[in-house]
Amino acid sequence: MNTATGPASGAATPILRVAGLSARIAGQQVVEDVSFSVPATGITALLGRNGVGKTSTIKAIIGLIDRSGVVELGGERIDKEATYKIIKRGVGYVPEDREVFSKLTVAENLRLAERDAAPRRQLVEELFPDLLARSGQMAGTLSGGQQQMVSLARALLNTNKVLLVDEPTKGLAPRIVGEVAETLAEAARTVPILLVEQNLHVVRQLAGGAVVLSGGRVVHTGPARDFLDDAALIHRHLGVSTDAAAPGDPVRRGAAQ
Ligand SMILES: Nc1ncnc2c1ncn2[C@@H]1O[C@H](COP(=O)(O)OP(=O)(O)OP(=O)(O)O)[C@@H](O)[C@H]1O
Repeated sequence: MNTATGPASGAATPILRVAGLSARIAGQQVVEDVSFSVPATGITALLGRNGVGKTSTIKAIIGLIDRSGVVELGGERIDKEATYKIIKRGVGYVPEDREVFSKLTVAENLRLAERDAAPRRQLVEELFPDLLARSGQMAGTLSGGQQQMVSLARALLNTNKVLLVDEPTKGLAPRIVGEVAETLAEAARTVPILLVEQNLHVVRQLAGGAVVLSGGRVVHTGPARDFLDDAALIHRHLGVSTDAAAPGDPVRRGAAQ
């Protein structure tokens, strides 16, 4: 299954455009003159080795860290706006550490996330039947994969223009990686996604386009398949062998890295 069109494959207006984005954390330049676009459909992968600035790029887009440069949502500048306004405009954020309220139930976690007058509860119930069955369970007692589903469900309850999803399969067992990947594929039918993902099998399964970072800068953009099929590029920018990107079922191969 391949759910997306890549940055290089369509002329349609991107839903998200980043141009000359830079950001510093504690005096260190973590994002440097980053430019790329996210198409209005499908999944675009944001790739790179550990510490190259993927999370910082996402945080800079939504104003969680100080940034300069241009960020456009559907053609409108949002780079001067506060995070809560950017979220209200329709940028959904699924953070790396999931950030569920551990002392609240699943149902309470979901209710707190409802922003729209008509939250998409039916969609969430269809996508996450397991959460429905666990609605009274404390979120802190869920497995990592279940907490990831809560985090994704919270973002999908609202009608967003784009979702920024940061390493959703990190630390999950292979079978659960496959479930999360399937859920992301379903979610991408309703909203375009910028996905930070280290598991290249998941990237191959899901992403149409790829943006690759190194040292806070963009070093490659293009169709995800082209990148994943290029052993030299993968080795140079991710420091892994092509095995990590070979076609495979993430249900079985998800924890290969
Ligand atoms: N709160 C912080 N204080 C100081 N430095 C930070 C902080 N957060 C991130 N950094 C630094 O910023 C750089 C980019 O980090 P970032 O988390 O954006 O990378 P990443 O590509 O998402 O990494 P990973 O794949 O490991 O999650 C790293 O050098 C990191 O050490």
